[in-house]
Amino acid sequence: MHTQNALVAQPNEHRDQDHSYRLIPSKIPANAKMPTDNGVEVKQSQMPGAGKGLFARVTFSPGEIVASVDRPLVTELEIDRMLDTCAWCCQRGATDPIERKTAASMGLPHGFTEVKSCTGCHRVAYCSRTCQSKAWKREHKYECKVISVEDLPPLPPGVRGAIKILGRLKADPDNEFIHVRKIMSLWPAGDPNGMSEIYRLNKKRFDDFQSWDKPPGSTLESHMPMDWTSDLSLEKWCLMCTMNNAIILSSVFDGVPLGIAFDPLISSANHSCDPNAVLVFNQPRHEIRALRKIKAGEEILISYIEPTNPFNVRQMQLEENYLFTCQCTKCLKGGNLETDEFLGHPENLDDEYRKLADKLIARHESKLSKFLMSDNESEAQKRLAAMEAEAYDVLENDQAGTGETKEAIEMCIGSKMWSWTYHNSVVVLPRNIFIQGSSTRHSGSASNYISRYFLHCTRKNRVINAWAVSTLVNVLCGTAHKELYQELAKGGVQLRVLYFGFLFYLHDHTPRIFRSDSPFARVTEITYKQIIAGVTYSETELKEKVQALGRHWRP
Ligand SMILES: C[S@@+](CC[C@H](N)C(=O)[O-])C[C@H]1O[C@@H](n2cnc3c(N)ncnc32)[C@H](O)[C@@H]1O
Repeated sequence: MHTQNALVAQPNEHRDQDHSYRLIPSKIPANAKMPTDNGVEVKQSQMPGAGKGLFARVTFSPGEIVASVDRPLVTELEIDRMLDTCAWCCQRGATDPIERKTAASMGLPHGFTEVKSCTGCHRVAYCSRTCQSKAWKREHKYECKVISVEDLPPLPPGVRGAIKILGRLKADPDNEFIHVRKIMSLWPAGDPNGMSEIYRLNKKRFDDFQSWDKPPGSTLESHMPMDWTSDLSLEKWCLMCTMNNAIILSSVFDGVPLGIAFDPLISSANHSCDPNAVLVFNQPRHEIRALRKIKAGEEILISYIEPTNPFNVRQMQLEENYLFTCQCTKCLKGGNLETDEFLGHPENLDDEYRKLADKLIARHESKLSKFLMSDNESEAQKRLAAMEAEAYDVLENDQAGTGETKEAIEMCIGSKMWSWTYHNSVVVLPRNIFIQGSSTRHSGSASNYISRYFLHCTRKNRVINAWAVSTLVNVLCGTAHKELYQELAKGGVQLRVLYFGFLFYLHDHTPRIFRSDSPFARVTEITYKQIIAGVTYSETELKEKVQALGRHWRP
């Protein structure tokens, strides 16, 4: 047992110690053999303190596949997803009848998918026999008994991932052991002191680590596929990798968080808030695609988060979810007005919003520092930080009602501190209103929002966002939203034409980012064909209408 405690040091024990521990970055040994793919290699990153990174060995054009894996070393579902999502292909089957019906009416897979739980452990589920059998052969046989133990609470995805890797390595059917050992030299296991750092940055992650360390008498230990004491460093390494280096996965159709993936090659790609590549999740294939031209020798940088969020929100999300302070070129410039285009000048707040902001400073006192660039910010800057804290509070609150959401939008836009064109809180908040049922009071803002969003999507190569908004626009074209539809038409936004704009955009651009046989590309293509077959206008006529609508918005 004592060896386990070395891994899960109590937070207070290390508070005053020097945290020389870095969660990831390490110097690459000169003779190390890197995971390679034809066009990329793993090398030391030029980003300060970022450790190793993925580099192009050849030049890539926009849209080209830079690196891919058919399946990451581990893919693990969130605890909440274990019984409604296939553990192999990660396709969710909606369980809420209304969501199911709506999704089915849009041809989305979560409206049709049925998953059945494994009869051995009843802890994971599959959407088909094919998925189940592939999963069993590759990995589930190593974890089924371990996780089925009665009274054992569901284990966090990182811990389940580590159990699977260890099981596979012990049996080693694919001669993975030597390969993984080599990779291990590149992925430091971390120092136990680092647990206090994890505790500081993400309490939940710390608790998740603890679930590996079951109290004496727990049956978990006896079912572990590998002896704790004989190979502690391997266990530590597996756990650190799956907990701290995994990529967070969410559904491409609706953004629902699904789980995590860890893979030595894909997980070597560092983050940038100004990425040159994107990680595409094609259930379960993972591909890194170039977003712009990448020259041979350039570092391949993907974004782990939404890169158009404001500086401090990006920093906060990266610290909390990925436990590092971003050193990318965009963040190194800081959160000034140039890079945070959506902020107006803090001194220009008018009286009404200054009063409101002063109240919000008191309400968000404990969170304010997260939204400030430094400790000695001016009062004016504090007001903006408080307003930002309020907007993100409403955005992240599942219980927030329409009234609250509208007030937050009014504050953002009315104060002239945010613009409609960025994918930050302001853009997402109105979407929530539409989803909540909508009203016509904000139709002016709504038309502004949808049309600008369309331009934003089409200019910024945002296929997934375009898909999300197109499904929303489709819903708004239905009879339940007649009033809003008519109101928008008065303001010059014909939603149905706009919907065609999205469809054409998706039809043209999806194959550049997704493989044509991927679930996402299949759904967008089927939707396109069905809709086009059902209209009396020719494609050329429809495209002219879309263009005319577009001309109306252009500045
Ligand atoms: C998925 S791993 C990427 C590979 C990693 N650089 C390594 O050496 O193993 C993510 C980790 O890389 C580092 N990292 C990635 N992007 C970074 C950035 N923009 N700034 C600072 N550190 C970064 C952080 O330590 C982060 O936890």
